[in-house]
Amino acid sequence: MSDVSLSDDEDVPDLVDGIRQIVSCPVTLITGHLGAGKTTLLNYILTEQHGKRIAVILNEFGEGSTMEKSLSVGHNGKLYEEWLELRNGCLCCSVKDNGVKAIENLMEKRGNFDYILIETTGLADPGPLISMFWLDEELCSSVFLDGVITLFDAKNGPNTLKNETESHAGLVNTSIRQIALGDVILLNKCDVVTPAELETARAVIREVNLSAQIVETSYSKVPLDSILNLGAYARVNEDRIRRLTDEFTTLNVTGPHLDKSVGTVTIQLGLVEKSAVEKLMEKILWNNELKNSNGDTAEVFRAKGLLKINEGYLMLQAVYQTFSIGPISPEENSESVLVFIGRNLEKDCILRLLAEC
Ligand SMILES: Nc1nc2c(ncn2[C@@H]2O[C@H](COP(=O)(O)OP(=O)(O)OP(=O)(O)O)[C@@H](O)[C@H]2O)c(=O)[nH]1
Repeated sequence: MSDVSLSDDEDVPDLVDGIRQIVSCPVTLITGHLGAGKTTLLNYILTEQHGKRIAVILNEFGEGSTMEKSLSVGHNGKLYEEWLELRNGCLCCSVKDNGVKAIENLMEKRGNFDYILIETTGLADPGPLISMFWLDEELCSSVFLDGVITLFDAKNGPNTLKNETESHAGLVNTSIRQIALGDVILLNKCDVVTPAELETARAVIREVNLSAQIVETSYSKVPLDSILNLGAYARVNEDRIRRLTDEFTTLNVTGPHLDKSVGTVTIQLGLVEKSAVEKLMEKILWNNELKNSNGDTAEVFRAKGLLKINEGYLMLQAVYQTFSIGPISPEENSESVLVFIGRNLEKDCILRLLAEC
């Protein structure tokens, strides 16, 4: 079931000459394992962003009716109800276009939102929802994916991950995917951990994802500008590019190695050819041609990169099987950087495959 709450109930706030003006609205996905603090974060954002129009969608698994009833929190003590029309069960199981369309319909009816926050269940892989909201800019949708925030409980997270890893031997568990796909990871419940526990939790995250920003929080209290308006999937984002090129300094992290097969590989290159990187991504994402030195097939959950080409710069973004390479114009004179997060990844094997392309 997908619940939608609206944080405000103004009537037709954006009618101009009787025509609803739809402005593209950022979608933030909030994910993380059970009990990590996702709902606490939602409530915190609603309180802090008093006066903004925020749609909150709780994406829970469930047998589908054709129309999903919504209800719940709102703020200022008011309760708002809305309907999100989906053709089947829950948002992440809808066909891509239906899920986005349902939200666009809601905006047509209720006006624009400042933010749309989607909380996934602790048991969900956020991948399908990312694919749903990461749309071609050319489609001119009224929503766009702004970023993925992953909550991780500093106290219980490492054990949750360990138990999941042991009980899903051979499979990459959901908690690891949630960490891998996070643009910002809130290391939450810092109020109840020792410095050693905090260090362990940090290392567990870094084992999987070297590229996300980690913010330590208690009761999910975080400066909102570090989680909203991230532009993590935007083509032009100087801050992201700078962070990508800074990532080399954080390499060689050692930690408890819960799942040795999952990790981040960062590659720095000089000039590259767009067609070669395109071919590389097709071989990796679509044809399963990337293997590690044992011959095991690699799986990329997330990739990003800055590509220096003769004519300027391009940005690479990928989530599971979808990737895009589009032009950008960084201020600085950077080299090419590629970051891959996934399973069975080895730098030399990626470089060899790239050379073939
Ligand atoms: N001590 C402490 N407790 C916290 C913190 N953040 C959240 N909690 C508590 O942890 C419990 C779970 O928090 P929720 O926000 O419901 O977690 P969730 O991720 O939404 O949980 P699920 O919906 O079950 O996946 C609640 O009792 C919160 O009050 C924190 O930073 N410190």
